[in-house]
Amino acid sequence: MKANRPKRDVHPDLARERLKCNFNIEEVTNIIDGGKDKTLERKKIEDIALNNGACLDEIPDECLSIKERYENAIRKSCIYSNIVRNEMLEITGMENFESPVLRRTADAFFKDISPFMLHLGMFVPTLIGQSTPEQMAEWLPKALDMKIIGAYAQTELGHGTFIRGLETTATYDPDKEEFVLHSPTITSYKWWAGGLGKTANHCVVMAQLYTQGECHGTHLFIVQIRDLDTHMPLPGIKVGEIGPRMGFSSADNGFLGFNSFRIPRQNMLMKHAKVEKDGCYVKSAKHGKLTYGTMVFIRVTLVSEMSFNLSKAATIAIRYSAVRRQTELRPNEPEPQILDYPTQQHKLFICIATAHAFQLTSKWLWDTFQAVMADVRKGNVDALPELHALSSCLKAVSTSDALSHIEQCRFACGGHGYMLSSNLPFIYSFVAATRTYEGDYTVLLLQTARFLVKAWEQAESGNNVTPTVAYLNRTANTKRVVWDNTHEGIIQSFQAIAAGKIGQCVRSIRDRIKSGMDYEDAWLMTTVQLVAAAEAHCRAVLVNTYWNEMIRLTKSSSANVKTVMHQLAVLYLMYWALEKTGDLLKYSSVSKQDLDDLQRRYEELLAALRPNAVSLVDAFDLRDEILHSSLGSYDGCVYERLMEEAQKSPLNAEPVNPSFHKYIKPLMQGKL
Ligand SMILES: CCCCC/C=C/C(=O)SCCNC(=O)CCNC(=O)[C@H](O)C(C)(C)COP(=O)(O)OP(=O)(O)OC[C@H]1O[C@@H](n2cnc3c(N)ncnc32)[C@H](O)[C@@H]1OP(=O)(O)O
Ligand SMILES: Cc1cc2nc3c(=O)[nH]c(=O)nc-3n(C[C@H](O)[C@H](O)[C@H](O)COP(=O)(O)OP(=O)(O)OC[C@H]3O[C@@H](n4cnc5c(N)ncnc54)[C@H](O)[C@@H]3O)c2cc1C
Repeated sequence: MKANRPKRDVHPDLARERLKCNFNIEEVTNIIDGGKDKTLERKKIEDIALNNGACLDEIPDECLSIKERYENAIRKSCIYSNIVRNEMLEITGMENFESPVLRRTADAFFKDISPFMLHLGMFVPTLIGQSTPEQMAEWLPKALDMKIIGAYAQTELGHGTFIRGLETTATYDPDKEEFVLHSPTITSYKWWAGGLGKTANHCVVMAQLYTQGECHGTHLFIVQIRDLDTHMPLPGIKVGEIGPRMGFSSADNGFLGFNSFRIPRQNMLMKHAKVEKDGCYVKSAKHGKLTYGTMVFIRVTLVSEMSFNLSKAATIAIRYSAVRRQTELRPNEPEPQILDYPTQQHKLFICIATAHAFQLTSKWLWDTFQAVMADVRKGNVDALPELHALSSCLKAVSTSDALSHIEQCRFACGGHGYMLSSNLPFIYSFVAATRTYEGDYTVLLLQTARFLVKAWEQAESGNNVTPTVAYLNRTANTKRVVWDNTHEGIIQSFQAIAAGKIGQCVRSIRDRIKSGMDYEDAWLMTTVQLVAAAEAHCRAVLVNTYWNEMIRLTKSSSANVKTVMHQLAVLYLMYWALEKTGDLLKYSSVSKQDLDDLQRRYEELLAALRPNAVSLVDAFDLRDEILHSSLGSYDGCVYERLMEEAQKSPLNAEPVNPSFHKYIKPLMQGKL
């Protein structure tokens, strides 16, 4: 269904805002996209998606029943997959099936989540990362061609974080050369996998491998769960949807149980370890955690996903703030645009800067990931611990920061931000899930902390450490860094804070051990500090990477683009310095006067960015079809769109609801 929307003139306030712009918007868009050619490619792909049936639903998704919503999502997923398969992959290249551009176009089809998201998002990457060449040849073409549809079933009712505690078993039977999958307890039921409930006919299952009477820990298996023709669950499979949740409403997250269900031996994904026909277990992996590879991959991609979501929320809130007027400043003066309030600028400009910070950092992280994976393919796993530490903390902090900034965007839109038609609640509930899935915030920061404590000990004893913690070699034995209010000074202060906190953790652990605790208890008692230290390390990485990448990418930019990109990066540094004044006072020589100066400069920077605010979000180049927002459309016709969306409420389909005659009238008449 294609809804015809009237074309409207741009709201005069937004038109005026665009006239104030003093930089070349397209240049900034190119930087965000990763180059002019990438922008052209993105636009081409978006045109294909939007011209081929991406549509606004006549009835908003949220007004449908759970069943209708799922069915509508499947309908659109099939149209979308067909376009991806037949047209988009020709442009990106088959190997780039996970391109963020494809992810971006999906938003034109789905306000919520496609039930196919986990197929391309996790099932296919797991096949690529965990299969032998023979297995890849068998499964991958079918998966890419949608001949089979998969999910990633790792988490169970009883365990998500602690993977080694998973209970599903895969026991090898050498007589039949098969694995027997079994769910021994209710807590061993797979739970949460996206697309598993009703859509997938296959899934990757993580299970404890038993062969020759011995358990070899968790391994991955590819399992057909439904008949390809009738779609009925196969005998021995119990599968269903887990029920309504905060977001992901059309993603049919599922449960799955096995009753002695048999799969061929070849269905164990055997890139890193295998079971021979006779049941002999052979491990080829040089690192014990290579089976966790899909999770590392997704954590890496989530940083750019957070940039995308934040850019959507910022676009909505800033365009709305330019047309919304509220409260006379002085009697008989026109009410100002709410974007003129410095408090509003404080809530919103950091969202633009953070979207840039995450986007630029995500490209750097992606390159790091590719380089480490190339080494791993050659048998060198030395850089894996650093990649794990880096991807863990960046996933944790980017999802957490994006979530709180998106909430600020909603606050910035007052009551209208609470409307589903603003799209802010959808963006928020989607990002809320990212803080938990692929590794909970606290748990991942504690993984980074393990790495940091080891790095600290190395630096303390004078050994060189790996690049992302190289600052420890400079700062591990320094007490307080000298405050300097330049960008270099602020970056060094963040490194000093991180080093100071890691050092404090090490001392706390040692003190606790000295007082009689064993290492595990000393670590446990220190975990509140360890999480804070890992967060501080991540902030040091973020400010440093954002700054360096911004300088590198604007080398050949025009003067005004350089200025505005520079202003955003400085804003990011100052915002976080002011958020962390307690830490600065503890770990640098900053004075009260320095902090007052920093606050004043921050406020001046908000004012300097104000004229370019709307154009900076225009530079994200998010088409209305992707934004899905009554508050954020390019024309700024907010009130007309809110009213238009309200008319679509099923409650407005009839002037009097039958419940009036059934309940209210009898109540009014005392007849109930
Ligand atoms: C399109 C996207 C949609 C996504 C929808 C959502 C999908 C999902 O959520 S799928 C399920 C994702 N689940 C998780 O992310 C679970 C989180 N838990 C874990 O990742 C792990 O269990 C753990 C890291 C928290 C702990 O694992 P465990 O096996 O217990 O390991 P240890 O704590 O004993 O650590 C041993 C050693 O290994 C290092 N390590 C752990 N993971 C990795 C890794 N991926 N790569 C490299 N190294 C890893 C760990 O740091 C330890 O090192 P040492 O300190 O040197 O001993
Ligand atoms: C929308 C959504 C989609 C998902 N999709 C999938 C999917 O497709 N496939 C799949 O397999 N899984 C999926 N998951 C599951 C997800 O990966 C897990 O929920 C996540 O890893 C967290 O694990 P948990 O639920 O066991 O939380 P828990 O580990 O039980 O966490 C509960 C609390 O305990 C704390 N905690 C736990 N362990 C520790 C520790 N060692 N130290 C300190 N604190 C700790 C946590 O910080 C948290 O505050 C999805 C989840 C959601 C919400």
